[in-house]
Amino acid sequence: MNKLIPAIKVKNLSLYYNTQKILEGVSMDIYQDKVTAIIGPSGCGKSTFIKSLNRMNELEADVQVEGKVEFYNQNIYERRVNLNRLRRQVSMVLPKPNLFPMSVYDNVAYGVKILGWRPKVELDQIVESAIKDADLWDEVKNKLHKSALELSGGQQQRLCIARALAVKPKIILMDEPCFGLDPIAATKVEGLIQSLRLRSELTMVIISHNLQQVTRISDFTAFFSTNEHRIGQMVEFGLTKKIFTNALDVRTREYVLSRLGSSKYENR
Ligand SMILES: Nc1ncnc2c1ncn2[C@@H]1O[C@H](COP(=O)(O)OP(=O)(O)OP(=O)(O)O)[C@@H](O)[C@H]1O
Repeated sequence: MNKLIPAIKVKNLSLYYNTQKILEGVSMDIYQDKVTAIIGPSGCGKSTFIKSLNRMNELEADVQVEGKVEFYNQNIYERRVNLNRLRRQVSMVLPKPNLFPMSVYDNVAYGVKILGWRPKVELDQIVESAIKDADLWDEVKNKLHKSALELSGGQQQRLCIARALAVKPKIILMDEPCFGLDPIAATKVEGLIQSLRLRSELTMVIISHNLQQVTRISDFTAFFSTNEHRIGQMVEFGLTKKIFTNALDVRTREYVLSRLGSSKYENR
């Protein structure tokens, strides 16, 4: 593997929602141009953690943090941080597609237009290239001016990824991007993540409960769980291959075994 460059360094992060402690003492690096998977049982704080990487959770609740999250060496919790800029550079794709009630084209162009005026030809190019990068062009090229909400669930999810790609983020956070999709649509979303990964130009952090999928699409894996006080912690972080074949912590091994089965574990 080439030299690893941390895009984000999480240092001893603890997070509270309305004074209730949700995460404690999380430290890990998220490497540039790699895919990092976040796995763990329901309620252990995976979504809370990834939302803390672009401060999205502040839109939902009163949040307090201790520790640091450094995005290319800048602590994103410093006062002078421009949150719009941060969320453009570290963008988020949610479990359910959250498209705007507007056309396919306008959904993708929306964030680009906010950044400033561009000639129509240039905007057209950006939109086309983002939709192509999201492996969706052939399916929507004749529907660009129809409502995005008429697309299938899987197409809508890939359009959300196109919309995120259009503003050229450095990192995309994906919270269960295949949630609720039928197997064919889920395979297409997974294929898209895989093709973005192979181009090695984008850092991705992906939450998934599908551990087989995690073994296929991620370079690194972090296993989260709750401690005896029901507070979320990161138990172990490492190369995906290592986490799935030779994890150091018994809790990681038990979780992987329970989700994948022993034969799978031993054969990997
Ligand atoms: N906006 C919020 N306000 C208050 N508490 C919240 C909020 N969002 C989540 N929590 C709490 O934080 C804890 C962690 O939730 P979170 O959604 O991060 O877990 P998760 O590991 O992503 O779960 P799942 O796998 O089920 O999606 C839970 O106890 C949850 O109730």
